[in-house]
Amino acid sequence: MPPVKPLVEVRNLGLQFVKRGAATTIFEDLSFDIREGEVLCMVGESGSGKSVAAKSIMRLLPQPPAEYTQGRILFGGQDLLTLNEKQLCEVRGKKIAMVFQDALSALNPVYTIGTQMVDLIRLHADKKTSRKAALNEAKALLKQVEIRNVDDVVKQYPFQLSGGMRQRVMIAMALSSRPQLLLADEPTTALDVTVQAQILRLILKLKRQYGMTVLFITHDLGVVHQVADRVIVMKQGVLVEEGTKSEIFTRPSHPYTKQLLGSMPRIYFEEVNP
Ligand SMILES: Nc1ncnc2c1ncn2[C@@H]1O[C@H](COP(=O)(O)OP(=O)(O)OP(=O)(O)O)[C@@H](O)[C@H]1O
Repeated sequence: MPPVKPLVEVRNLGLQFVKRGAATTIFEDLSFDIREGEVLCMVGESGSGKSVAAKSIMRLLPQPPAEYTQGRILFGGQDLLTLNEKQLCEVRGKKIAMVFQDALSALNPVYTIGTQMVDLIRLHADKKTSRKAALNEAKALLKQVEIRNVDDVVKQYPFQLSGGMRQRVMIAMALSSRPQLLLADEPTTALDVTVQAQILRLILKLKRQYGMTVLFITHDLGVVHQVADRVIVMKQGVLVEEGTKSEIFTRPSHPYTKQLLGSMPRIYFEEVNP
């Protein structure tokens, strides 16, 4: 097989947060690739820097307090760290989209789902789409994320929807720009197990349909097992191990990865290594 091209190359990234003159280092020298078409899972304990890594790719961290001390984040060969706000607007939310754990706070509470989606779709189209056409597109996107009663949902406010439905809406909104890269930061953590499984299946289906690349952040190795092609393991801002899913699950080399795997139910090992 020919080598797969990286879509994102994080190279020697250094990041600190500076508050009242005191600097806290998050990454000293972080490097990893996200290869085109893969689901890369980033795992690690709370505070290991997973969300901050994704937000760096999306350039969502306000500077200050965030300060990049070294390195590059190449996306399709372009260094995201050097882009100005106008250039970033062409990438953020368009070529790269993100879904978060907490869909309720990501959605605007005072507008209906339909209004929010129409505004977003028109924004992507530089207002060249009419509201009516955008509403039709919103409904089509909601159907893509397997919402059945789309005519009702577009009239509802975020608080009227279940957690799983809100997450589907957020995924639909993320898809509205046909992104090349989806950053999914613990998107199923707040959901119960059945809904979690449905959302994971949905993300994998959409990834195939849209030909997307996915960075999937989770602390749950059960989720990794279900979605990952490759895995990177983070500990205190350091990438301690990376490999294919089967390498990580069957031949972990770092003690921290072994410790994470040790806390998992046996069923996953038996499935990978019957
Ligand atoms: N805006 C910020 N200002 C200062 N420190 C921050 C900021 N955002 C994150 N941090 C710090 O960066 C470190 C990494 O946080 P991050 O949210 O990336 O961890 P995580 O691995 O995603 O954990 P979790 O699973 O709990 O979300 C933490 O020590 C956190 O306190």
